[in-house]
Amino acid sequence: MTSVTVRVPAKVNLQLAVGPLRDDGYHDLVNVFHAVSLFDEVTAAPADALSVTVEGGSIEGVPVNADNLAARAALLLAERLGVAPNVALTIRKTIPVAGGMAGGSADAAAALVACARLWGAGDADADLWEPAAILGSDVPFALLGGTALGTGRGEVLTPVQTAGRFHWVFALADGGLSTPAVYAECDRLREAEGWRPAPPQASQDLMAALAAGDAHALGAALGNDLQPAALSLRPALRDTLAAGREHGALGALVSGSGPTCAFLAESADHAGELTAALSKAGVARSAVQAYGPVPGATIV
Ligand SMILES: C[C@](O)(CO)[C@H](O)COP(=O)(O)OP(=O)(O)OC[C@H]1O[C@@H](n2ccc(N)nc2=O)[C@H](O)[C@@H]1O
Ligand SMILES: Nc1ncnc2c1ncn2[C@@H]1O[C@H](COP(=O)(O)OP(=O)(O)OP(=O)(O)O)[C@@H](O)[C@H]1O
Repeated sequence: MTSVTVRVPAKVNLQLAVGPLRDDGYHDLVNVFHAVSLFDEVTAAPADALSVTVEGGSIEGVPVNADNLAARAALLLAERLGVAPNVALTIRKTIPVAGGMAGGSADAAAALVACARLWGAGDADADLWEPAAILGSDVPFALLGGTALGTGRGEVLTPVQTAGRFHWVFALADGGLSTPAVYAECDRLREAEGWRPAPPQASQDLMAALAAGDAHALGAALGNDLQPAALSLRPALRDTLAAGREHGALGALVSGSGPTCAFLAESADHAGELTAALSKAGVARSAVQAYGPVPGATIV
């Protein structure tokens, strides 16, 4: 068997409604995932032992041992298939690291798909959902792609119908934010205000905007309950969000746990202008243009 390469997208959360802290340390969510055209690639090649190589521009902090989520995915799948985890994984990263765009989760999903093919698990797609959810709350969505409603801790997925293509700009920050730290800050802020969240509900305005392909309505309906926590931990992101709004973004929000900020544009041309304006404003490490929805982890 020769090597297998899988392309996998980043996500932005169009709605992230966070319920109370559960006894198991997770939060019940209403999490509307949207896959966008920033991709990592994972290649799985036959080898004598497990190895991980990471390539790309900003890969600081990405482990090159068994702690890498792609390696954990390979180890888990090998155990379930009863094969030796002998695979050389090469990860080409474009998705920002610790950026709130589920880069590590994407690599885990890609490694599951690549290793399943490499190890001759056949059309084992259905069997990948369970290991995906074990690896992380965002991993099943990286397999699925498109736009989907996530409930539970985000791992129970229902595809969402959308029309057309939405144009995005992402402002990448220097340094990442830890997802558990952002959830903990969210709980702390709520407790300080004496606020107990109700069970989260999907926004009907958001669903209608997606079904109609209406970017203006979508911009108005975007929401992220983790945003106050991300802004509390990284106050400079307020300036980033304000700069996007000043340049006509239809919606501006922190992506997931941050610190990447996401801006919805009217068109591809508008996204290009917004990318240039944000780069010039000096409110981000860099700004990149993308569109969504795009498919989940796919063999190339
Ligand atoms: C912020 C999001 O990216 C939005 O899609 C996800 O909720 C995070 O998903 P993830 O990175 O795959 O998270 P996991 O690896 O499952 O969990 C990491 C940590 O995040 C917190 N966590 C995660 C998901 C969830 N529904 N509630 C949580 O409180 C917990 O502290 C958990 O220990
Ligand atoms: N393949 C991987 N790519 C990136 N980070 C990884 C990977 N494997 C493990 N990690 C570790 O996970 C941490 C979080 O990385 P990741 O890029 O997935 O964050 P994130 O995009 O904010 O996650 P999410 O949006 O799912 O909460 C990194 O700082 C790194 O230590």
